[in-house]
Amino acid sequence: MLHVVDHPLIQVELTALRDRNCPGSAFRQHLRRIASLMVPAVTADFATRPVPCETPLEITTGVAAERSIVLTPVLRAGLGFLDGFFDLLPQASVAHIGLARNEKTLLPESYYLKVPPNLADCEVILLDPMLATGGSAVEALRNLKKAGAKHLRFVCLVAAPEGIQTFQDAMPDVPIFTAAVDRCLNDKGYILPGLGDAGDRLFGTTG
Ligand SMILES: O=P(O)(O)OC[C@H]1O[C@H](OP(=O)(O)OP(=O)(O)O)[C@H](O)[C@@H]1O
Ligand SMILES: O=c1cc[nH]c(=O)[nH]1
Ligand SMILES: [Mg+2]
Repeated sequence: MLHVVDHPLIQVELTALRDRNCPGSAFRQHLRRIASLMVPAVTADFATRPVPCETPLEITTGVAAERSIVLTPVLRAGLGFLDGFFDLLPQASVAHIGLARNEKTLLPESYYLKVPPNLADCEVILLDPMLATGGSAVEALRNLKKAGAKHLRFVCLVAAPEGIQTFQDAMPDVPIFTAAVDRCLNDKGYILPGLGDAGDRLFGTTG
């Protein structure tokens, strides 16, 4: 249930984005392109159903997506993935989940949740570039399941082994798609080598 999406185009963009000198404008562009490049792998097993299709010459059979898609960014850093997913999935709806990690306890604190109706019938794609301790992703998935979601998957950019373990222990039914598995966490819960604080780099809030 762990898919490492390591296409060379993604790895080149990721290298540029990790660079401490990458400015916010370029960081956002790299993240958006990586998100788009991940979409085919993330959606490869989505169910389709046959539908009739009339070409200018005859009637044939095409396919339609079986379920609607709900993109679910975890605020704030998940927003950096949203436009890249929208570029290829323009018909998707969006759920928002507000979570911030308490810097002392490293536990996620929930501050917002807004989901579309009929979540149970949708493919719900949780988006957050960083899987560090795993606390935020697990909390987000708990909230989505409470709201009725049944078909879930999680997409991140960089995952720490510690976070993958915690995630898989708590949510064995939810597949993870990541562009990289990094080495470990430091004593402040940051991913090494990582890319620093994704939300701060995206939105220019570094102190
Ligand atoms: O796996 P975890 O240890 O829970 O850490 C990962 C979380 O930390 C970051 O968010 P942060 O709390 O910094 O909020 P922000 O995006 O608003 O900066 C990141 O975007 C994840 O949501
Ligand atoms: O390395 C990390 C860990 C958590 N959140 C981030 O943005 N970066
Ligand atoms: Mg942050």
